[in-house]
Parts: sequence; structure tokens; C-alpha cells
Amino acid sequence: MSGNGNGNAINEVSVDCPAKTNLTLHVGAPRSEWGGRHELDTIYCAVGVYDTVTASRKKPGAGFSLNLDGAYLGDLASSGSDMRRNHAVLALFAMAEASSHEPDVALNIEKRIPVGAGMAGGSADAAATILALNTLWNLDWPIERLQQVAATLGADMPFCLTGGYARGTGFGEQIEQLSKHSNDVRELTKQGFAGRLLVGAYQAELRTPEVYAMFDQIGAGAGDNNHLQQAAISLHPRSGQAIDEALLAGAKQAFISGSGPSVIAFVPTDDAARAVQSAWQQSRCVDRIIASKAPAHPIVHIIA
Ligand SMILES: C[C@@](CO)(OP(=O)(O)O)[C@H](O)COP(=O)(O)OP(=O)(O)OC[C@H]1O[C@@H](n2ccc(N)nc2=O)[C@H](O)[C@@H]1O
Ligand SMILES: Nc1ncnc2c1ncn2[C@@H]1O[C@H](COP(=O)(O)OP(=O)(O)O)[C@@H](O)[C@H]1O
Repeated sequence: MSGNGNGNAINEVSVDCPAKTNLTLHVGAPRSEWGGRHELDTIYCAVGVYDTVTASRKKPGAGFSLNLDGAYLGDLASSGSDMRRNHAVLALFAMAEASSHEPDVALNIEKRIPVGAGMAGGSADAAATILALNTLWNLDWPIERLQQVAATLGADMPFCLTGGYARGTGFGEQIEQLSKHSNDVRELTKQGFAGRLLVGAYQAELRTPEVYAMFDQIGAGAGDNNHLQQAAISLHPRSGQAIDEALLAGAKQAFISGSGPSVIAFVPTDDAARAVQSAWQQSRCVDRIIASKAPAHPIVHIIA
């Protein structure tokens, strides 16, 4: 039984896990050996919009349970949403198998990351679950071991375990953690891809496979750092309007987050933040605005 320093067992752990965006997302050809997934070269950056996953120990044999809280649950709220397919539950089962534990754990997810938004909300919840169980079950596995488990669940899940910045290659699952002093990050920071930001979020969701399929048809927009941007805008034009409004209002950078539809606008000053907020509200080109900053990292709390 794991201890929390005063000799008692740990019974509840919560993890605040940040969302993900891609400061660059270069997309190559689909590869048959990767099940048709495209070759990527991307700079991941964690954004300070957090989901909180709480994992509590249940009685032996009680099985798992899942509870979702939050005002914006997207398609997770529908009764048809299969709990067993939730990415946090998939992570629980993967960790249970890898560590020979029974999945007798209650999971509670407080969702704040927009769903189906291109911000890896599902991957963040899976990563939070992995980090929580590493403490709840007293595994204390190194990050590399946890990333091996995460990589079996999705391309951007290994990155979500560490946050900060990373270069992703392969189909996005090969991760090289980047320090903020690395040349890549220093160059992007110089171009304004760091610090204070606004997220333009939508009720609508985009399906990642559909965005990649559209990319295969129309390719990347000239000069776009995110090669999926033109495809996402063709499927969800309001995101393109939000980018134009943000840049006009003084955002240093504004772009689609990953496969979209959400838009990230870096706003380095109070004036820029106020101007972008007002331009988005007046043009009604976004449904919700979330103020945040980047980079960010997961935070683990031992509750009981
Ligand atoms: C686009 C990115 C950018 O980081 O993230 P999101 O914006 O969705 O968060 C990722 O590539 C999302 O990767 P991942 O999270 O694995 O996508 P999944 O939803 O699991 O993949 C669903 C489908 O997307 C397509 N896909 C995904 C990754 C990739 N490198 N090439 C692809 O073509 C494939 O059709 C795949 O079957
Ligand atoms: N815990 C979760 N949080 C969000 N989405 C989830 C979760 N578990 C499963 N999903 C499913 O994954 C899909 C993609 O969600 P998400 O990861 O938020 O978006 P994206 O892949 O665009 O970053 C959603 O449509 C949802 O049905």
C-alpha cells in the first residue's frame, strides 16, 4: 500500500493537466505502415487551460467509475457517449494492465478544455490519469515508462505527460522535450508565440480524421505554420474570421490550434488583449473566450 509520507496509504490523487497546441505543425504524406496517419514535424506547447482528473481508490472488486463535471462537455454529454471509450478510462485500463493492478478506481474529470477543439482535451485527461495512478498505486515509474504506456493510446498523449515544449516527429508520437532556451523555442518566442493568450472556442467540433482528409485534398495554405489550418478553416470558416479579427486587433500571432476549430491568439499587452476580446465579441466569430498563457505543466496533488 502506498504511503503519503506519514505512513498512511494514499487514497486520492488529483492532477491538473494543461491543454496542448501546436506552434508549428508541418504535415507530410500519409504512411501505410502507420495506418494511414501522416508524417508530422511539430512543436507542441502546453497551454494553461487545465482539466482536473481525480483518481480515488475503491474497494477491491468494485470496478471503475467515471464522473464528468463542467459546463462545456461537447459530445461527452450525450447519453450515447460510451464511458469505456473515454480516454481517461482507456488510460486507467492501460496502466492497470501494465502494472498488474485491478482498475478499482473512481475517476472524476472536471473539464475546462474545449472538447473536439484541437487542444487534446482527451489526451490531457489520459495523461492526468496516468500521472495520478503513478502516485495512487505508488509505482513511481520514470516519465519514459509512463510515455511508453501513453504512446499506445494516442500520438499526442506522451507529450501531455510533461507539458512545456516538445518536438514531435513520426506521426507525432516521437517526442523530444525542448527547453525554453532551445533554439526552436527561443526563435518562436521571439516571433511572439509565448506568454499571454486568448483561446477562441466553439460549440462546434471538428473530427481530426476529416481535417486530415481535407488537407489531403487542398493542402496547406501559403506560409501557414499549421499545415492543417486551411483545411480546418474550409470546414469551419468562423475560425478563419477569428484569426483575421485577432491579427487586425493587434494579436502578435493568431492561428488554428492543431486540427481545430479553436483559435489561439497571443496577446502580449493589455491593450492587445482588450482589443482582440472586443473584436471577437463584436463580430461574434467565436462562441467562448478563455484567457490563459503558455507554456504550462501538469500539477499532481495528493488529496488523501
Ligand atoms: C492534429 C493533432 C496535432 O497534434 O492533434 P489535435 O489537433 O487533434 O489535438 C494530432 O496529429 C492528432 O493526433 P491524434 O490525437 O493521435 O489523432 P487521433 O484523433 O488519435 O487520430 C485520428 C485520425 O487522425 C488522422 N491522423 C492523426 C495523426 C496523424 N499524424 N495523421 C493522421 O492522419 C488519422 O486519420 C487518425 O486515424
Ligand atoms: N476525456 C475526454 N475529453 C475529451 N474528449 C474525449 C475524452 N474521451 C474521449 N473523448 C473523445 O475524443 C474526441 C476528441 O476530443 P479532444 O481530445 O477534446 O479533441 P482533439 O482531438 O480535437 O484535440 C471527442 O470527440 C470525444 O468524443
